[in-house]
Amino acid sequence: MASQLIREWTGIQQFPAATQTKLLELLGKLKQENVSTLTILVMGKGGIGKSSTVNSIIGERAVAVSAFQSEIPRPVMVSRSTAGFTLNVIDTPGLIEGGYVNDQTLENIKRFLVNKTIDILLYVDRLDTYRVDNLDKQVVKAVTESFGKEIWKRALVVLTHAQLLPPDGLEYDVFFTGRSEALLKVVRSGAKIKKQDTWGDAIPVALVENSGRCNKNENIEKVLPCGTAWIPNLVKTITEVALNGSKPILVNKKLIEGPNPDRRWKEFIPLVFAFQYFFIIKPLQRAIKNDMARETRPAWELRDTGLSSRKF
Ligand SMILES: Nc1nc2c(ncn2[C@@H]2O[C@H](COP(=O)(O)OP(=O)(O)OP(=O)(O)O)[C@@H](O)[C@H]2O)c(=O)[nH]1
Repeated sequence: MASQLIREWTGIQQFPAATQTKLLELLGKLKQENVSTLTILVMGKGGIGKSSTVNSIIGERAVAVSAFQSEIPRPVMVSRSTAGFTLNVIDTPGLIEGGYVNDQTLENIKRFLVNKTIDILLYVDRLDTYRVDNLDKQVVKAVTESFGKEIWKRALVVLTHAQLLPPDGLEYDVFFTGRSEALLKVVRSGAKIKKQDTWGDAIPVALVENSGRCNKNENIEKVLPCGTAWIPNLVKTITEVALNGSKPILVNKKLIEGPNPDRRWKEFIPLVFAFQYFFIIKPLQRAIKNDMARETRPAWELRDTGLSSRKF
């Protein structure tokens, strides 16, 4: 991380005064708890607003945003520093290509993260999508297999395009609850979070509206349809996750390479042989022997061996 260029976080001054005050308060809270660096990993499918969210958090156009799939499938880290606090945000390319998780993209992300510590995972999707499907599960599985189930203790689900009019006259809150519950269910099942892992029920969901047409309040802060200023709210949720007592994820070679597939199950080979010998070969030999002992031999065989008492 030392090799990364850490620039002064000037973008923070672009926020309305009310937002700046809240953000500096939250950063102060983190510093009070001895957290002076936060590394946020942003992941999800393609074209759902990951890069736009990175730019919204930083307060400047730090990474390229495109309506089309980004052409260079490589992660980018943006580092900004203010008042003794460093924020690193890692934007990653969309994981899905042609209906599948792109293994090469995932590999690039993993390599990029070696020796870095992930404090927060922003798992991004859109609010204005009405279904979850197998692809969502595949993405969650890929993230889990790469960084371990524990990463979800440091995660929040971020839903972009939050300034929507729900379909079928549904109330906003009802729609939001339905969409987040559906996604969280996929996260819990894709990450194999068990029912008894109660932390799985506490993964927070934060709403984001990156569009320039986002409504504003009297303090010129961008607000959600419910009136909440979403940038301070997102950073507040990030702060809560950062301070929830779980461990940040250190990405080392062992974590991303996992157990060597060539060595997997090798220690069980002698056991398999022993099992075969004692429970298959031995009983078979015994059965054959018994069978031979019980066999009534034909008369000609007894005659040839001279065992017959019959006279011909
Ligand atoms: N209305 C609206 N548009 C958004 C929002 N977030 C992103 N967009 C638009 O969605 C498109 C894709 O946004 P990106 O931020 O590039 O999405 P991405 O997930 O980083 O895309 P990839 O890099 O291809 O994976 C762009 O045209 C953005 O302007 C949002 O919250 N609301």
